[in-house]
Amino acid sequence: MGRELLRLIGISKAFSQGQLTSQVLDNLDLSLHEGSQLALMGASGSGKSTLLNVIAQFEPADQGQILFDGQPLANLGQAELAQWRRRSLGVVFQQYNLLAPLTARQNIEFCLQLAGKPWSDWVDHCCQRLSLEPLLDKLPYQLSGGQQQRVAIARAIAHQPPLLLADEPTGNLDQEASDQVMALLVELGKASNSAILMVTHSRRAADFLQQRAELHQGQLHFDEQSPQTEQAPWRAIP
Ligand SMILES: Nc1ncnc2c1ncn2[C@@H]1O[C@H](COP(=O)(O)OP(=O)(O)OP(=O)(O)O)[C@@H](O)[C@H]1O
Repeated sequence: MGRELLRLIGISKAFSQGQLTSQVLDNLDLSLHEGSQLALMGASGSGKSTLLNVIAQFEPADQGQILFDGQPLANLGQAELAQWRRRSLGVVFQQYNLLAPLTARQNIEFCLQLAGKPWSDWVDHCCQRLSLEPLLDKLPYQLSGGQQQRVAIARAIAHQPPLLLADEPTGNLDQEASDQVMALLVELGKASNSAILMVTHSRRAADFLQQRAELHQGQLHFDEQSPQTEQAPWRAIP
């Protein structure tokens, strides 16, 4: 096992609306090592996106500590936090969040530049595996939802981030495209030793990854039956 990359200790997060308070994350612990892969499942509204937002520091936790590479993220100032996100994180948002005035290629290039990385053979490989080559010079509004989703995935993994946070990255894709995306994420893990934390409602997509956990009542429940990478269906894909 590689070194521990991400550690969450006692993370809690509640949202209040009027008199009602909903405890979405409740004293939650999590440890992710380099190269590890976790599919995060759970009912709609159980807090999966909130957990990704808290890890990426887009939302503050009410309580608890997050360590990245052993360092508390709470110690970072705004500029250091932005630098950490650019270099160490890849994020696939549920709503894609492509930059509207930029073509697909420019969206990918922009993230690469922020991370201080050049366009590489790996990026070409991602574009090929995601069937993006004919789409690279199109603007987001010229792309279908599934095509935008594939650009967003390429953008998130182009710089081979140590940690990928992906919120339903196959939610808008048919089964064949979804399998291709999952195979590519597994490849990312192997090529870059990236850790992957992926929210999904698809058991088929989850089965590509090493481990599954369900978020329920603010806590993670690990599935002991999680498949091992060696048995994952991506191996059957040519
Ligand atoms: N900014 C916010 N303000 C108030 N409530 C919020 C906020 N963000 C999330 N919530 C609430 O927190 C709960 C968890 O939301 P979250 O989006 O994390 O769930 P989820 O598991 O990702 O759901 P889904 O599978 O439907 O995407 C929901 O009840 C939601 O209404």
